[in-house]
Amino acid sequence: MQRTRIKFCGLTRPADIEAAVRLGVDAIGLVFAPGSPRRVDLATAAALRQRIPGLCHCVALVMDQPYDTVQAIVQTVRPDMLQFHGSESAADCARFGLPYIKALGLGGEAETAVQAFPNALILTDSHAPGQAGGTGQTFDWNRVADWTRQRPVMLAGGLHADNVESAIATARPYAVDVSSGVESAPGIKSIDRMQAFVRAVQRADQSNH
Ligand SMILES: O=C(O)c1ccccc1NCC(=O)[C@H](O)[C@H](O)COP(=O)(O)O
Repeated sequence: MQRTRIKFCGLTRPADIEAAVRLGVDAIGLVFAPGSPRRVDLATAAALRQRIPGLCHCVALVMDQPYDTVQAIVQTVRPDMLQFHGSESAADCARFGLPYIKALGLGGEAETAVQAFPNALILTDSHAPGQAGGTGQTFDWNRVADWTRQRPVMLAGGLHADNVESAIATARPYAVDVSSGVESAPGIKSIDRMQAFVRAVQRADQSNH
């Protein structure tokens, strides 16, 4: 049975990471984007990273940040992969020598932009003018169903326990990513919501495959 991978993004507390790991998620995202309520500093991130065991990927999320800033994150935190959430080019993303996720907001140009990142795991997110990510807004999942037939895609944007089964049934993504949908407040994950989300994904996998 094909299993939909799960990434939880924007964790800021050791207890939330331990709960996510116990739930068996595949990846945990630490946010370094300026202005995010989920942003962690380098020292905090390095400590959080220690709580993520080897078979769960640690993802460092950055957004249009200078090379030296990202390099410092790579050197200090040692993430398994990077997630680029801004207007970075494929060359910008590739120069750290790590696997990477490229977020594309489902605005007007996403369909052409996806071709520019042949080596990325594409994350499809909502396009909310003036907001970068973690917005809790959904988009029409039918728009990415073609992409998911052609390459692995991580579906994100406004997912939560009550809509992720429908999202998986519609788009058949390789993975799903959630931040605000498993929170009680920005940056504060809810163990109950994380658990409900994982169970909903498991239900979707059982009924779709
Ligand atoms: O989480 C943030 O605050 C954030 C800030 C700037 C860029 C990206 C950010 N988050 C990205 C994500 O958490 C997810 O990849 C994605 O946007 C889904 O978020 P949500 O709709 O809250 O589930």
